[in-house]
Amino acid sequence: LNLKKMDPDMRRCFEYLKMTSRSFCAVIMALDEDLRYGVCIYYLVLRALDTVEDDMTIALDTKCALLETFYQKLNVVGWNFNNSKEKDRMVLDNFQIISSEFRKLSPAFQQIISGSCRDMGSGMAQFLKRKVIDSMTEWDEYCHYVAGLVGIGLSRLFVASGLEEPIVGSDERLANSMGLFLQKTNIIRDFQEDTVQDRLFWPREAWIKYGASQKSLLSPSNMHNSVACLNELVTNAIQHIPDVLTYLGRLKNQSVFNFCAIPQMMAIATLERCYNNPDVFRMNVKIRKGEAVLMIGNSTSIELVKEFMDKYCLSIARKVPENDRNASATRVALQAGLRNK
Ligand SMILES: CC(C)(C)CN1C(=O)[C@@H](CC(=O)N[C@@H](CC(=O)O)C(=O)O)O[C@H](c2cccc3ccccc23)c2cc(Cl)ccc21
Repeated sequence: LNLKKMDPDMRRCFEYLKMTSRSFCAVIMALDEDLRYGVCIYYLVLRALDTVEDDMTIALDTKCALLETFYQKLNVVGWNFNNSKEKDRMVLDNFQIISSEFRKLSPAFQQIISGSCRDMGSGMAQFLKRKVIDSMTEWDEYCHYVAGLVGIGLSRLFVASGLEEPIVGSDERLANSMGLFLQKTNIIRDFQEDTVQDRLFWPREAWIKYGASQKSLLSPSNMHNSVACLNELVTNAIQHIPDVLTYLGRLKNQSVFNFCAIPQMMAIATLERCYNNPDVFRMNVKIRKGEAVLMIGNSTSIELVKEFMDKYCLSIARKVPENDRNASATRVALQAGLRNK
């Protein structure tokens, strides 16, 4: 891809992409022509929305209003948001560059991206007012807003670009599962850093069986219960694996397949590291860069992806403690992931 040919504002958008997510930028740059620009802008717009949601220095009512109307800013020439303190604030400081490139996309792409932001912004505002995530159903609902909708939006972009068949965009349950698998993995992995910042993303219906509060899961004296709660949430997340494999199996375009498969591979490798691992309550459990590079190279076909999925599911199965109250549910969920050959 030569950045030379690109107009200066689009080139700046790829610079922002590189700054916000180095490794993933390369995967987006590898997408076929039209999709590359559409996904780059979509990613940056979502990063801007996420940066607003994460910014604890913005007053609640201001933040909710901004989230609910954010999609309209895509059509406000010159609009920026300079009050962010977040690390990714550059996408908000320079939002007018991103929105000017957004307005050059095809009407179909604009409609998909704008509609996705509208639904996501209102869902985020809804959950900001609720403060905690109560039931497992609410956990699915929250993850639908912040990640499931991304799967649905991306699937529509893949179809609108002509690179994937209509079923990829119409089967919203599978597209949603792609997002839920990634987001549930992030929430499980980020427990320690979120909890110390008073961000409560673990569903109350889960931790209430193992402790008085989400924070109480951090105490070393409660570690056996905390790990049991962790195992329960990992068991919940791996139930999305059959849908993920079905979705990936439908993709025809190689660049789209790689773009979709790589984050899913990172997620199953992360879940495998997190399962039954007390370190989740002490630090952010990251997969080793070497392992990630190996996976990126091997996420190019559904056969290879299934082999990787099987390897990680078997590794989790070997770690299931006999006395874990969810042991049988975990084994059943892993079997479903394996049987999807
Ligand atoms: C919350 C999230 C999972 C949706 C974030 N999300 C992803 O995690 C990125 C990966 C990413 O950003 N990796 C970063 C990790 C990080 O920054 O922590 C990296 O540096 O490797 O992938 C997803 C993503 C890619 C491909 C298909 C998807 C289907 C459904 C939902 C999301 C899908 C993503 C695609 C778009 Cl367009 C926008 C955001 C995302």
